[in-house]
Amino acid sequence: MATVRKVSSSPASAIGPRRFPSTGFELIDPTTKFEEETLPFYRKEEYYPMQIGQVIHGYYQIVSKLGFGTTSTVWLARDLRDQSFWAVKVHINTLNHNQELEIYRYLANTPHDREFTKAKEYIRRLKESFRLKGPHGDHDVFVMTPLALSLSHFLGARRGQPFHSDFVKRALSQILYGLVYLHDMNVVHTDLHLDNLLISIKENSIMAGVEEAELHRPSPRKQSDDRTIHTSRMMMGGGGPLIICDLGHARIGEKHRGFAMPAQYRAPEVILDMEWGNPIDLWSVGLIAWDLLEKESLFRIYNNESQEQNDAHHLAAMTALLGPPPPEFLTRSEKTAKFWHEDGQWKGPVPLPPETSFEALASALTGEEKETFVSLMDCFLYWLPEERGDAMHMFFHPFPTTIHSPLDPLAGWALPHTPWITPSVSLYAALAHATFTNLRAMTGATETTGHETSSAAVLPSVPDFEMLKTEDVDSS
Ligand SMILES: Nc1ncnc2c1ncn2[C@@H]1O[C@H](COP(=O)(O)OP(=O)(O)OP(=O)(O)O)[C@@H](O)[C@H]1O
Repeated sequence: MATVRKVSSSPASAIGPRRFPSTGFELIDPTTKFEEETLPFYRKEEYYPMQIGQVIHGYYQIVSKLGFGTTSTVWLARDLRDQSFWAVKVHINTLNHNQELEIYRYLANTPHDREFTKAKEYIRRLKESFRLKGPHGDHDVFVMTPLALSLSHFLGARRGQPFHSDFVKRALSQILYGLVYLHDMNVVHTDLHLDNLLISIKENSIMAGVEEAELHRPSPRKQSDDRTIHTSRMMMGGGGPLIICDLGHARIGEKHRGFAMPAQYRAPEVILDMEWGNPIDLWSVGLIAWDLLEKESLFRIYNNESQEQNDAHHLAAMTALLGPPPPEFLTRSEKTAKFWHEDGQWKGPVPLPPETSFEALASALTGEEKETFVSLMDCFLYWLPEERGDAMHMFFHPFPTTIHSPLDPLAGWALPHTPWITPSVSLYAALAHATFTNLRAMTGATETTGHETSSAAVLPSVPDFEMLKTEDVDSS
């Protein structure tokens, strides 16, 4: 059940729809492309012509705009029945099949033997959904918990200045924790990137503040005969945990084929048309961790005229960084013959960049912390998908576990073996955070380290974004 957000100062039944100003806002030049209009495939008849102040579904009054995407606009709404605030995602009217709704229904209706109460909190929740009649067709509407800015906006507000490693470790823990749930439920997200990772809001007053701002300082908008395009307002402050959003491209099942993933974070098995599964999400998470910590991305978006040239540059950059793919990988798709000889040597069609390594490229950290980060990247970015660390393994990797205790919040889950003990991961770094009893339950190990009780007692139990409050955010 999603949290109900109340405005504490208002008697629950006393507030009807509020009257929002019809003047006093800046009017955007009607010839300028604005908000969703700037999207490459924008067709205005597909988007619902929402107005701030409008009441939909009988009780959700729209109080501000929060964002837009290729399939929706997202609004802050007040539930007039109990004065709680919700994010309302209004989809375009041409979605023949709403994949995100299918995933939510699947997650809600699929019984599972593990208790995921805590892990579910790291996935954007759906409170209810309904259809909204528009002038050009019906729109699916989702009612969801309102969230603050995305990691991409946060990074932008910092003018691209990367985050402190503690922040990255927390982010990583939270993303991986959410993925443990999705992957255990057999759902591959496929679209993990900084725009789809939103920071949750801990203080309800922020939403009331956004509504007040819209009442007293209405946001700029563009008006035409049949619609108003409103400006999105970002909700900032009171940062809670990170939430994985947008299940619109998620897939159910273990094995899939076909094109998927955002270009920059695309895994090699997808580029090469191989069968793929949930390890593609781990590839993306590795690159996300890198992008949060380092100034220069490992792979860029290659904007050549042909997709084949883009793929060639992308695969060449991977080869220069990871070394040649193993023979087993090369046999999985006929496409590999375009890029590598049978022994894994690069053959084109673009030149191979100079050989490099995570060690050489990672510049944000030093000493042991850098070594652990490099080992983390080694586990995430591996040619063979089945040899990449899975979400659970990576949650227990020593890089994020210097921030959270590996046994909390996953405490009580018996691991079948000791997956986090790989050649690149120090056994003692992992053992140092475990209580002996839980360690034995998890791994069957009987070795003691001497660190057990003290480390378990001092480590923070729930990783969160408390530190956001003290980060130097410049939104100007
Ligand atoms: N729960 C929420 N609270 C606050 N803002 C939100 C919320 N959900 C989405 N947004 C904002 O709306 C934007 C669009 O949301 P979302 O990514 O779900 O839409 P979409 O149409 O599926 O996007 P795309 O398909 O282009 O990735 C987000 O980038 C974010 O800025």
